[in-house]
Amino acid sequence: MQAASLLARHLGCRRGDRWLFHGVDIALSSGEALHLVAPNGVGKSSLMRILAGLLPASTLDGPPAHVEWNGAVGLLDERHGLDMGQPLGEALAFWARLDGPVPQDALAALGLTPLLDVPVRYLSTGQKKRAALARLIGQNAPNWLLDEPLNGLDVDACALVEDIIYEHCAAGGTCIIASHQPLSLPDLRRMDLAEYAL
Ligand SMILES: Nc1ncnc2c1ncn2[C@@H]1O[C@H](COP(=O)(O)OP(=O)(O)OP(=O)(O)O)[C@@H](O)[C@H]1O
Repeated sequence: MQAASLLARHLGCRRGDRWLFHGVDIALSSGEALHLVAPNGVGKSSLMRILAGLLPASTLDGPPAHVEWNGAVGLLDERHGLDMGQPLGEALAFWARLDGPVPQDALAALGLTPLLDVPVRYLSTGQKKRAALARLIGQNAPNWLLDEPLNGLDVDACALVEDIIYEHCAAGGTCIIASHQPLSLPDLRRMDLAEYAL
Protein backbone atom coordinates (compact mmCIF):
# COMPACT_ATOMS: atom_id res chain seq x y z
CA MET A 1 0.00 0.00 0.00
CA GLN A 2 1.08 3.59 -0.70
CA ALA A 3 2.10 5.77 2.25
CA ALA A 4 -0.85 7.21 4.16
CA SER A 5 -1.30 10.13 6.52
CA LEU A 6 -3.35 13.24 7.13
CA LEU A 7 -2.53 16.61 8.61
CA ALA A 8 -5.53 18.95 8.80
CA ARG A 9 -5.34 22.25 10.66
CA HIS A 10 -7.65 25.12 11.54
CA LEU A 11 -10.68 23.66 9.79
CA GLY A 12 -13.95 25.51 10.09
CA CYS A 13 -17.24 25.14 8.29
CA ARG A 14 -19.88 27.62 7.39
CA ARG A 15 -23.02 26.68 5.51
CA GLY A 16 -24.99 29.64 4.26
CA ASP A 17 -24.91 32.27 7.02
CA ARG A 18 -24.42 29.70 9.75
CA TRP A 19 -21.15 28.57 11.28
CA LEU A 20 -21.14 24.89 12.17
CA PHE A 21 -17.72 24.40 13.76
CA HIS A 22 -14.24 25.87 13.81
CA GLY A 23 -10.74 25.12 15.02
CA VAL A 24 -10.63 21.44 14.03
CA ASP A 25 -7.17 19.88 13.85
CA ILE A 26 -6.68 16.24 12.87
CA ALA A 27 -3.41 14.36 12.49
CA LEU A 28 -3.50 10.72 11.44
CA SER A 29 -0.51 8.51 10.80
CA SER A 30 -0.31 5.29 8.82
CA GLY A 31 -2.33 2.59 10.58
CA GLU A 32 -4.52 4.96 12.61
CA ALA A 33 -8.32 5.16 12.66
CA LEU A 34 -10.51 7.93 14.09
CA HIS A 35 -14.18 7.69 15.07
CA LEU A 36 -15.91 11.03 14.43
CA VAL A 37 -19.00 11.51 16.55
CA ALA A 38 -21.52 14.32 17.18
CA PRO A 39 -25.30 14.76 17.27
CA ASN A 40 -27.27 15.21 14.03
CA GLY A 41 -26.52 18.41 12.16
CA VAL A 42 -23.27 19.35 13.91
CA GLY A 43 -21.37 18.89 10.65
CA LYS A 44 -19.74 15.44 10.46
CA SER A 45 -20.63 14.95 6.79
CA SER A 46 -19.56 18.51 6.06
CA LEU A 47 -16.18 17.86 7.70
CA MET A 48 -15.79 14.65 5.70
CA ARG A 49 -16.48 16.57 2.48
CA ILE A 50 -13.96 19.25 3.47
CA LEU A 51 -11.36 16.54 4.10
CA ALA A 52 -12.21 14.95 0.74
CA GLY A 53 -11.68 18.29 -1.00
CA LEU A 54 -15.34 18.54 -2.06
CA LEU A 55 -16.21 21.49 0.16
CA PRO A 56 -14.00 24.46 0.97
CA ALA A 57 -13.01 24.93 4.59
CA SER A 58 -13.63 28.27 6.25
CA THR A 59 -11.67 29.94 9.01
CA LEU A 60 -13.29 32.18 11.58
CA ASP A 61 -10.06 34.05 12.23
CA GLY A 62 -6.41 33.19 12.60
CA PRO A 63 -4.34 31.00 10.30
CA PRO A 64 -5.82 29.60 7.07
CA ALA A 65 -7.30 26.12 6.90
CA HIS A 66 -4.96 23.46 5.63
CA VAL A 67 -5.50 19.83 4.55
CA GLU A 68 -2.53 17.72 3.58
CA TRP A 69 -2.88 14.05 2.64
CA ASN A 70 -0.11 11.64 1.95
CA GLY A 71 -1.60 9.23 -0.61
CA ALA A 72 -4.95 9.02 -2.38
CA VAL A 73 -8.25 9.44 -0.54
CA GLY A 74 -11.38 7.35 -0.95
CA LEU A 75 -14.73 8.65 0.31
CA LEU A 76 -17.69 6.40 1.11
CA ASP A 77 -20.95 8.21 1.74
CA GLU A 78 -24.61 7.82 0.87
CA ARG A 79 -23.85 8.47 -2.83
CA HIS A 80 -22.72 5.04 -3.99
CA GLY A 81 -22.02 6.27 -7.53
CA LEU A 82 -23.17 3.02 -9.13
CA ASP A 83 -25.35 3.13 -12.24
CA MET A 84 -28.84 2.17 -11.05
CA GLY A 85 -29.78 0.91 -14.52
CA GLN A 86 -26.93 -1.57 -14.86
CA PRO A 87 -26.35 -4.98 -13.32
CA LEU A 88 -24.06 -4.70 -10.33
CA GLY A 89 -21.18 -6.46 -12.10
CA GLU A 90 -21.25 -3.96 -14.97
CA ALA A 91 -21.67 -0.99 -12.64
CA LEU A 92 -18.58 -2.12 -10.72
CA ALA A 93 -16.73 -2.83 -13.98
CA PHE A 94 -17.21 0.81 -14.99
CA TRP A 95 -15.26 1.90 -11.91
CA ALA A 96 -12.79 -0.96 -12.27
CA ARG A 97 -11.72 0.52 -15.60
CA LEU A 98 -10.85 3.76 -13.77
CA ASP A 99 -9.69 2.52 -10.38
CA GLY A 100 -8.78 -1.14 -10.73
CA PRO A 101 -10.79 -4.28 -10.06
CA VAL A 102 -12.40 -5.29 -6.79
CA PRO A 103 -10.64 -8.47 -5.64
CA GLN A 104 -12.86 -11.56 -5.97
CA ASP A 105 -12.37 -12.43 -2.30
CA ALA A 106 -13.65 -8.97 -1.28
CA LEU A 107 -16.74 -9.42 -3.49
CA ALA A 108 -17.34 -12.81 -1.92
CA ALA A 109 -16.78 -11.57 1.65
CA LEU A 110 -19.27 -8.77 1.03
CA GLY A 111 -21.84 -11.28 -0.22
CA LEU A 112 -21.93 -9.66 -3.67
CA THR A 113 -20.86 -12.55 -5.89
CA PRO A 114 -24.42 -13.91 -6.32
CA LEU A 115 -25.73 -10.40 -7.01
CA LEU A 116 -23.53 -9.40 -9.95
CA ASP A 117 -26.37 -9.94 -12.46
CA VAL A 118 -28.90 -7.95 -10.42
CA PRO A 119 -29.63 -4.37 -11.52
CA VAL A 120 -28.32 -1.92 -8.92
CA ARG A 121 -31.80 -0.41 -8.52
CA TYR A 122 -33.12 -3.77 -7.25
CA LEU A 123 -30.49 -4.12 -4.53
CA SER A 124 -31.57 -3.60 -0.94
CA THR A 125 -30.22 -0.69 1.11
CA GLY A 126 -27.63 -2.90 2.79
CA GLN A 127 -26.65 -4.55 -0.49
CA LYS A 128 -26.08 -1.13 -2.07
CA LYS A 129 -23.93 -0.16 0.92
CA ARG A 130 -21.91 -3.37 0.50
CA ALA A 131 -21.50 -2.58 -3.20
CA ALA A 132 -20.26 0.92 -2.35
CA LEU A 133 -17.72 -0.66 0.00
CA ALA A 134 -16.59 -2.96 -2.79
CA ARG A 135 -16.10 0.07 -5.02
CA LEU A 136 -14.06 1.76 -2.29
CA ILE A 137 -11.86 -1.33 -1.90
CA GLY A 138 -11.31 -1.36 -5.67
CA GLN A 139 -10.04 2.23 -5.49
CA ASN A 140 -7.07 1.00 -3.48
CA ALA A 141 -6.75 4.40 -1.78
CA PRO A 142 -4.63 4.28 1.37
CA ASN A 143 -6.75 6.90 3.14
CA TRP A 144 -10.43 6.23 3.78
CA LEU A 145 -13.22 8.60 4.75
CA LEU A 146 -16.29 6.56 5.73
CA ASP A 147 -19.45 8.56 6.33
CA GLU A 148 -21.97 6.36 8.19
CA PRO A 149 -20.60 3.11 6.72
CA LEU A 150 -22.80 0.95 8.96
CA ASN A 151 -26.14 2.50 7.97
CA GLY A 152 -28.49 -0.15 6.63
CA LEU A 153 -26.17 -3.05 7.43
CA ASP A 154 -27.17 -6.12 9.44
CA VAL A 155 -25.19 -7.27 12.47
CA ASP A 156 -22.90 -9.61 10.54
CA ALA A 157 -22.18 -6.99 7.88
CA CYS A 158 -21.33 -4.41 10.58
CA ALA A 159 -18.79 -6.84 12.02
CA LEU A 160 -17.44 -7.42 8.50
CA VAL A 161 -17.00 -3.69 7.93
CA GLU A 162 -15.10 -3.44 11.21
CA ASP A 163 -12.86 -6.27 10.01
CA ILE A 164 -12.33 -4.52 6.67
CA ILE A 165 -11.36 -1.27 8.45
CA TYR A 166 -9.05 -3.19 10.76
CA GLU A 167 -7.31 -4.90 7.83
CA HIS A 168 -7.03 -1.61 5.94
CA CYS A 169 -5.30 0.08 8.89
CA ALA A 170 -3.18 -2.99 9.68
CA ALA A 171 -1.88 -2.74 6.09
CA GLY A 172 -0.81 0.86 6.78
CA GLY A 173 -3.90 2.82 5.72
CA THR A 174 -5.75 5.54 7.62
CA CYS A 175 -9.48 5.72 8.23
CA ILE A 176 -11.89 8.33 9.56
CA ILE A 177 -15.32 6.94 10.35
CA ALA A 178 -18.26 9.26 10.98
CA SER A 179 -20.83 7.11 12.70
CA HIS A 180 -23.57 7.27 15.32
CA GLN A 181 -23.03 3.58 15.96
CA PRO A 182 -20.45 2.15 18.33
CA LEU A 183 -17.36 0.72 16.69
CA SER A 184 -15.27 -2.08 18.03
CA LEU A 185 -11.75 -1.56 16.77
CA PRO A 186 -8.47 -1.71 18.69
CA ASP A 187 -6.72 1.64 19.33
CA LEU A 188 -9.60 3.56 17.74
CA ARG A 189 -9.28 7.28 18.43
CA ARG A 190 -12.39 9.37 18.99
CA MET A 191 -13.23 12.97 18.16
CA ASP A 192 -16.44 14.67 19.28
CA LEU A 193 -17.12 17.37 16.69
CA ALA A 194 -19.66 18.98 19.06
CA GLU A 195 -16.66 20.26 21.06
CA TYR A 196 -15.85 22.50 18.08
CA ALA A 197 -19.42 23.62 17.36
CA LEU A 198 -20.34 27.29 17.27
N1 LIG B 1 -25.68 22.32 0.90
C1 LIG B 1 -25.99 22.85 2.08
N2 LIG B 1 -26.32 24.15 2.21
C2 LIG B 1 -26.62 24.70 3.40
N3 LIG B 1 -26.63 23.98 4.55
C3 LIG B 1 -26.33 22.70 4.47
C4 LIG B 1 -25.98 22.05 3.26
N4 LIG B 1 -25.72 20.76 3.52
C5 LIG B 1 -25.88 20.61 4.84
N5 LIG B 1 -26.24 21.75 5.42
C6 LIG B 1 -26.50 21.97 6.84
O1 LIG B 1 -25.29 21.79 7.54
C7 LIG B 1 -25.59 21.22 8.81
C8 LIG B 1 -24.66 20.05 9.03
O2 LIG B 1 -25.01 19.01 8.13
P1 LIG B 1 -24.15 17.68 8.10
O3 LIG B 1 -24.84 16.76 7.16
O4 LIG B 1 -22.73 17.99 7.87
O5 LIG B 1 -24.33 17.18 9.62
P2 LIG B 1 -24.05 15.76 10.28
O6 LIG B 1 -23.35 16.01 11.59
O7 LIG B 1 -23.35 14.87 9.32
O8 LIG B 1 -25.51 15.25 10.55
P3 LIG B 1 -26.14 13.76 10.67
O9 LIG B 1 -25.64 13.16 11.96
O10 LIG B 1 -27.62 14.02 10.69
O11 LIG B 1 -25.71 12.99 9.45
C9 LIG B 1 -27.06 20.87 8.84
O12 LIG B 1 -27.74 21.84 9.59
C10 LIG B 1 -27.46 20.94 7.39
O13 LIG B 1 -28.77 21.38 7.23
